[in-house]
Amino acid sequence: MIELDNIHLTYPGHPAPVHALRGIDLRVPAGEIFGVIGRSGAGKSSLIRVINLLNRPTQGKVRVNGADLTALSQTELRSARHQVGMIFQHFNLLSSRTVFENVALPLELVHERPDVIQRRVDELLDLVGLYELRDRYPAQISGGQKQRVGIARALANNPKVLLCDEATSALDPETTRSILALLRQINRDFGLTIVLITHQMQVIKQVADRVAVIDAGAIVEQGAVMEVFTNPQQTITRSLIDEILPQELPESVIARIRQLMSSEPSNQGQLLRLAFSGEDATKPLLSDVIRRFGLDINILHGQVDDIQGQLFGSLAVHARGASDQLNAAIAHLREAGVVVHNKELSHV
Ligand SMILES: Nc1ncnc2c1ncn2[C@@H]1O[C@H](COP(=O)(O)OP(=O)(O)OP(=O)(O)O)[C@@H](O)[C@H]1O
Repeated sequence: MIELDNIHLTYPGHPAPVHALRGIDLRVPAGEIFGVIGRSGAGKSSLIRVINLLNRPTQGKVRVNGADLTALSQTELRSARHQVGMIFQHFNLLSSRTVFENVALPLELVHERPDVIQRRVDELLDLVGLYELRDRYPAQISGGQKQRVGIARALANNPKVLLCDEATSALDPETTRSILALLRQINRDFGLTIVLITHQMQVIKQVADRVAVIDAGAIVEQGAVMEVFTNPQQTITRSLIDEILPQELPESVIARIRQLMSSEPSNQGQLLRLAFSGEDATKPLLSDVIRRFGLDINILHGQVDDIQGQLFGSLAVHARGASDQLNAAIAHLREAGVVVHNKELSHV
């Protein structure tokens, strides 16, 4: 559905040009919710605006639904853009127009008949739960309601793709949840492909099917959300996940490990960090390895969370036993789909 090939984007700037995107390759299949996450200045906004050519890349190709947008004339591009709706962090509503008139605007711009506009806007306002507020002005509604107007307006021309530029960053957590639930509903009901950019892992965790991590203008890691959460490869990804699911051991646990080391220096064993997902999170894997491999396992720290209805858990355990048995247990856990990172206790 969306294909970006070797996208580079350079802004003219003083004293030097800014190379904001550096060779981005992305594939977003139809019907997917694809999240791009990164820190401030990483290039997220630059990237999302390339997808509808609000930013024209300095180099590279942008294909949406098979059409190479970079090769279209201005008129062709205007019509291709109807397939791509967009919502914004600060909603971008016209303050002098009512809720109804804001949603009607894209239909007026393509000269739809007034009766068609009336019907379509009523339908959209119903979809986003704002029918009752159709005569209010933006100043008379809440942030979450404004974003609902933004969503209705973005859907007016029946796009195939919806781009969300930090769409929930100005909203509180509760309102964020309800907007993300609405996006998920639209994605399911209409098969709409959604690309969203965010700096919050919470948003990715709640709604995205797949995620790409952008850092200094390049995609450094991507994959299914559960896969990236259970086995992040890059430091930046770990630190972003850490904000909602701490990956670092708390100080109290490290103190406990030091205490174990000083009390039993001869049999230190290993510190195992285990990440489970889906069904694995509920299987009695630990009691199984204790039995099979005769290990002594002491749980130091753990947490279980939910990623879009799938369980996700992480555990830090202190494992002691014969070293061949310990290695066999680690291999067994890995075979069962658990991501295992192990360290000698003395190296913690
Ligand atoms: N119009 C512009 N002219 C010059 N430089 C720009 C322009 N827009 C963005 N940049 C620079 O490009 C880089 C990427 O910016 P971009 O806004 O895409 O990042 P971002 O990840 O969306 O950041 P944020 O989360 O803070 O909005 C930054 O170094 C930024 O300063």
